[in-house]
Amino acid sequence: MPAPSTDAIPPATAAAPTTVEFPVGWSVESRLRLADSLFNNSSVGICVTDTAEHIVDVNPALCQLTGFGRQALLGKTPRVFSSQLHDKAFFGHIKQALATNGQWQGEVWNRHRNGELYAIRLDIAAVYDQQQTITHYVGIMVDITQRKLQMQALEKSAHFDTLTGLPNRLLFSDRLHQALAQADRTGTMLAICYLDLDSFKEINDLHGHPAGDTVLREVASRMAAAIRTGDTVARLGGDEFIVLLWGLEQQMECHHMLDRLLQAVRRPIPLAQGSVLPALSIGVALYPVDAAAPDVLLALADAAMYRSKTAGGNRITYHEE
Ligand SMILES: Nc1nc2c(ncn2[C@@H]2O[C@H](COP(=O)(O)OP(=O)(O)OP(=O)(O)O)[C@@H](O)[C@H]2O)c(=O)[nH]1
Repeated sequence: MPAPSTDAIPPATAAAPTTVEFPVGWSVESRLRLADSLFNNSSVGICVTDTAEHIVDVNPALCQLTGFGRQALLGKTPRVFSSQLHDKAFFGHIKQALATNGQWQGEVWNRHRNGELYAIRLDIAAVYDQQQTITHYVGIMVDITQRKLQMQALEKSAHFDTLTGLPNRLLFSDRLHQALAQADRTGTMLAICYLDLDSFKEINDLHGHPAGDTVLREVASRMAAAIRTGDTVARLGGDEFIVLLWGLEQQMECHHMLDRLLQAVRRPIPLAQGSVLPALSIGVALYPVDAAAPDVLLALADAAMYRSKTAGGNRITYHEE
C-alpha cells in the first residue's frame, strides 16, 4: 500500500482574489457558455463546495476519478473521498492555508468508491463575491497515481535487492549507522555478521542460474524469518549477505541467534532436478569490543567468515585478537 504523502506544496503568498478580464464584446452568456464547456469537458476533476464544505457541484471528470455519481456527491463533504491515510493535522494545515491565503496546493491520497487508493495533486482556491467574502471553494484534482507509484518503485529499487527483496548494501549501511548510534546510547553490543553461501557456484553450475536464483531467494527468506524483528539481514551481492544483531548484552545471545539462523538455512531446497542442502559460512565482529569504525568491523567480520570457509564451512567464527 502506498505511504501517505505529506508533500504539501509550499503555500503561496496571500492571493488577492483575481478577476478575469474578457475581451470587449463578450456577453455574459458567452462567458457562461465557455465556463460551462470548460467545467464539463475538462479532463481534471473539479469539485465546488460552499463555505460549510458541502459539495454543490462536480464535473464528469471528478465522477470518473472518484467513482461517485454527481447526485451521490451533492450535499456531501469531500470527506467521502478520504483514504484515512492522512491525519487530522494534515487537513488542519489545509484549513489554515485556506483561511490565511484563500488557497492550498498539495498531494493527497484518496480512496476510490471501489476501495482502491489514488493520488491526486489538489489545488483548492476560494471564490469571492464583490464584497471580498468567500462564497465557495473550488478544488481541482489531477490524478498523479502512476507517477507516485513509479517514484515509490524507484525508491524501493534504490534500497532493496530486486532478487530477494532484502535491504541492499545502501540501506544496510544506513541501518549500520543507526545501530552503532543505538548501541552507544544503550551501552549494548552490536554483532556485524558476514555470511556467504558455501559452494554456491556448484549449485549454479549443476542446476543452472535460475535454480541458483531460487536458492538465493529461499535462503534469504529463511534468514529473514530466523532473525528478530528489528534486526537486519541484507544482501550485499552474489551469495554474500550481512546480518546486524542489535541490543546484545553478551556474545552468547548472538551465538544462539546465529546458530538458529544456521539451522534454519540448512534444510533441503527442492529444485527441478533433485534438491540442494544450503550451508553458510559466517564471520562475526562485535561492536564496540572488536573495533569502532564501521569499515573495520566489516573487514574483521569478512576475515572471520573466510576462516569459517577454510575450516569447512557451515559454521560461525568470531573475530579474535
Ligand atoms: N544464480 C545466481 N548466481 C549469482 C548471482 N550473483 C552471483 N552469482 C554467482 O554466485 C557465485 C558465487 O561464487 P563464489 O562465492 O565465488 O563461489 P562458491 O562456490 O560459493 O565458493 P565458496 O564461497 O568458496 O564456498 C558465482 O558463480 C556467481 O556467478 C545471482 O544473482 N544469481
